[in-house]
Amino acid sequence: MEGHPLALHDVMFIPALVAQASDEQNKKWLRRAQRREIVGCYAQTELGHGSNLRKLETTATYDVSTQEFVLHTPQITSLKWWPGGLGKSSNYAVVVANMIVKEKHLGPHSFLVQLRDEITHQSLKGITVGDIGPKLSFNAIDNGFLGFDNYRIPRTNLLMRHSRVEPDGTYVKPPHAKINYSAMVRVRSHMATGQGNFLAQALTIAVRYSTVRRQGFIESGEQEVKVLDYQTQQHRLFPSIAKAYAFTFAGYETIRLYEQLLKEVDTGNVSLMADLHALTSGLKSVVTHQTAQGIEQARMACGGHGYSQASYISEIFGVAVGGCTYEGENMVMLLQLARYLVKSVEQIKAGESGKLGPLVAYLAVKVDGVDLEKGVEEYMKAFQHVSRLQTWKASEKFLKLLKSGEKREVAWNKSSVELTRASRLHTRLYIAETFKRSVQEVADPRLKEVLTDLLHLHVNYELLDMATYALEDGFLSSSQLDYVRDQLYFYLAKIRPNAVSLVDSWEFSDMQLRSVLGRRDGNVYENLVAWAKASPLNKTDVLPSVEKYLKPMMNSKL
Ligand SMILES: CCCCCCCCCCCC(=O)SCCNC(=O)CCNC(=O)[C@H](O)C(C)(C)COP(=O)(O)OP(=O)(O)OC[C@H]1O[C@@H](n2cnc3c(N)ncnc32)[C@H](O)[C@@H]1OP(=O)(O)O
Ligand SMILES: Cc1cc2nc3c(=O)[nH]c(=O)nc-3n(C[C@H](O)[C@H](O)[C@H](O)COP(=O)(O)OP(=O)(O)OC[C@H]3O[C@@H](n4cnc5c(N)ncnc54)[C@H](O)[C@@H]3O)c2cc1C
Repeated sequence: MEGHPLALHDVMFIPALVAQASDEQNKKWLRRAQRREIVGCYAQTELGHGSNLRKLETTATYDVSTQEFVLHTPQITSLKWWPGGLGKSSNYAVVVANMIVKEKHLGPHSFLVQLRDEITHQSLKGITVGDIGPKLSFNAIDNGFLGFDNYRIPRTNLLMRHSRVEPDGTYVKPPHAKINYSAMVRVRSHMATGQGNFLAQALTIAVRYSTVRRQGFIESGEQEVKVLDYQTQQHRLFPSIAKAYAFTFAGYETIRLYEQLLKEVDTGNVSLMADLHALTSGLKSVVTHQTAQGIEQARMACGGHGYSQASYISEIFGVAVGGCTYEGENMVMLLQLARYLVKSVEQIKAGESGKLGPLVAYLAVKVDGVDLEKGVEEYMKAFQHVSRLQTWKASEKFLKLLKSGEKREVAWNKSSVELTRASRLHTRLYIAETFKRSVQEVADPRLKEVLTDLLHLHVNYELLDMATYALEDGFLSSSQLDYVRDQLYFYLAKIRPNAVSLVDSWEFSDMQLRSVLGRRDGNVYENLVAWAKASPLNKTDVLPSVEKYLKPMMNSKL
C-alpha cells in the first residue's frame, strides 16, 4: 500500500528514460533499469521550487572543452528535495536541471546522473544525498534530498530523444517546448486509476464492516440493524463506490491517450500534447481531492474502530491524499486547465468554434433546458450547461479585467478562484461522460444493470452537488432538483442489496487491505482483540515507565 522504495523507479524513472532518452542511450540504460541492475528516481522538485519549474535552480552547464555537463547546486533552495526513492535506495536519478549552453539558459532538461557507487552504494564525490525525514504517510518510500558540487557527467547523459546538444555545443530544440515534462504527464495520466484503486480499497473495508456492525434500531425488533441499512450510511458510502468505478474508467481513457501520445510524439506529431496536458491536469486535481474526501467519509462511517490503525483506512488516506500535492499541486494544475478553457472561449468569441477540440466543443453550444426524466443523456446536458456557464463567467471576468487595463497576470490572479471552479466542473463533466460511455460498452446484461444503477446514483449525486450553478440562471427548477433528490435516494436503496458484491468484485485480498475491519471472513471483533493484544504495549502487564515515572509521581508529597 504505502508504495515501496522502488515505486518511483517503476512509475517515473523508467518512463522518463522511455520517453526522453534516445534509442542509443536506452540500449545502455533501459534494460539495466528494467532488470533493476540500477535503481533510479525522478529528481526535479527542489527545496525552494516544485510548482514553478521555470525557476528550478540546479544548473547543468555545458563544458565544450571536455564535452561534459557540470551539475551544480548554487544555494540551499536549489537542493533537490522530495523525490521518492532518492534518499537511500537509488544509485541513479533522472535529474531535471536548468541547462546552460554557451551562456544561454535553455530551461529544464533531463539528465541521467549516477549518484552512488554501483558496488558499495556509497554516494559519489561531489554528491550530497539523504532522506528528508518522516512524512504524513508513504514512509516506506525514502523521499530524499540531493546536492551537487560541480559534479561532472558526460554530454551523452543529457536525455536526447527530443532535444540534443552536439559536441561543439550546438543545441537542437525539441519539437515542443514542454516535451521534457512528459514524465509528469504520464503519472498524471495514470493517477485516476491509481486513486480509484485507493478509494475502492477504503470502500471495501467500510462497506464490509458496515454489514458486520450492528448498532441501534430502525424499527423495534430483536436484533439491532446493520449500520449499512441506515440511509445516511448509504449516502456516505455508495456515491464513493460509483466514483471508484468512474475514476477507473476515466483513467483507462487517459492511459490510452498517453500511450497514443508517446507513439505520435516519436513521429513528430505533438498535437495531442496540449489536450492531454489540460485533461490530465484537471483530472488529477478533481480525482485526488474527491478520493481523499471519499476515504475520509469511509473512515468516519466506521466509527471508533475506523479511527484505529487496525482499520488501515488512515494509511490509505495518507497515501492517496499526497496526490493532491504530488505530480503538480491541485490549484496549479486546475489553473493549467483553465488556460485551455479560456483559450477555447476566446476562439469561440473570435468565431473559430470549428477549431475547438472534442473535449470543449460543448462550450460553443447553448442548451436551454433538460428533461431529466428522459435519462442520463439529459444529465450530461446539465453538466455541460453548468460547466459552460461557469467557464464563460470566469473567462468574462478575466477578459473584462484585461480590458480595464489590468496586466494579464494580475487579471488572471484576480479571476483564479472562479477559473478553478470552471476547471473542476469541466473535469466532472468529463468523468461523468467517460463513466456513461464505459457502462454502455459493458456486454454482460446483469453487470450492465448494476453499473447503470451506479451511474444513475453518480449523476444525481453530482448534479445535486453542483446545484448552485444549475439554479443560478434558472436552468434547473427547484422541482427538478426535488426529482434529483428522489432519484438519489431511490438509487441508494436500489444499490443496497448489491453493495457488498460491488466491493467484493474488486477482489482485494486481506493481505492487500491489511484491515481487521475489512476482513473477507467478517470476523472483526475477535481479530480486533487479537490485534490489540499483539500491540507492543501489551508485552508486559506493568510498563517500565511505571517504576521510572508514575510511582515517583504518585509517591511524591507535593
Ligand atoms: C502505490 C504507490 C504508488 C506510488 C505513486 C507515487 C507517485 C508520486 C509521484 C510524484 C512525483 C512528482 O511529484 S514529480 C514532480 C511533479 N511536479 C510537477 O508536476 C510540477 C508542476 N509544474 C509544472 O508542471 C509546470 O511548472 C507548469 C505546467 C505548472 C507551468 O509550466 P511552465 O513551463 O511555466 O508553462 P506555462 O507558462 O504555465 O504554460 C506555457 C504553455 O505550456 C503548456 N504546457 C505546460 N506544461 C505542459 C505539458 N506537460 N504538456 C503540454 N503543454 C504544457 C501550457 O498549457 C501553456 O500552453 P498555452 O496556454 O500557452 O497554450
Ligand atoms: C508524497 C510526495 C511525493 C513526491 N515525489 C516527488 C518525486 O518523486 N519527484 C519530484 O521531483 N517531486 C516529488 N514531489 C514533490 C511535488 O511534486 C511537489 O511538492 C509539488 O509539485 C508541489 O510543489 P511545492 O511543494 O513546491 O509546492 P508550492 O508550489 O510551493 O505550493 C505551495 C502553495 O502555493 C500555491 N501555488 C504555487 N504556485 C501557484 C500558482 N502559480 N498559482 C496559484 N497558487 C500557486 C499552491 O497551490 C500551494 O497551495 C513529491 C511530493 C510529495 C508530497
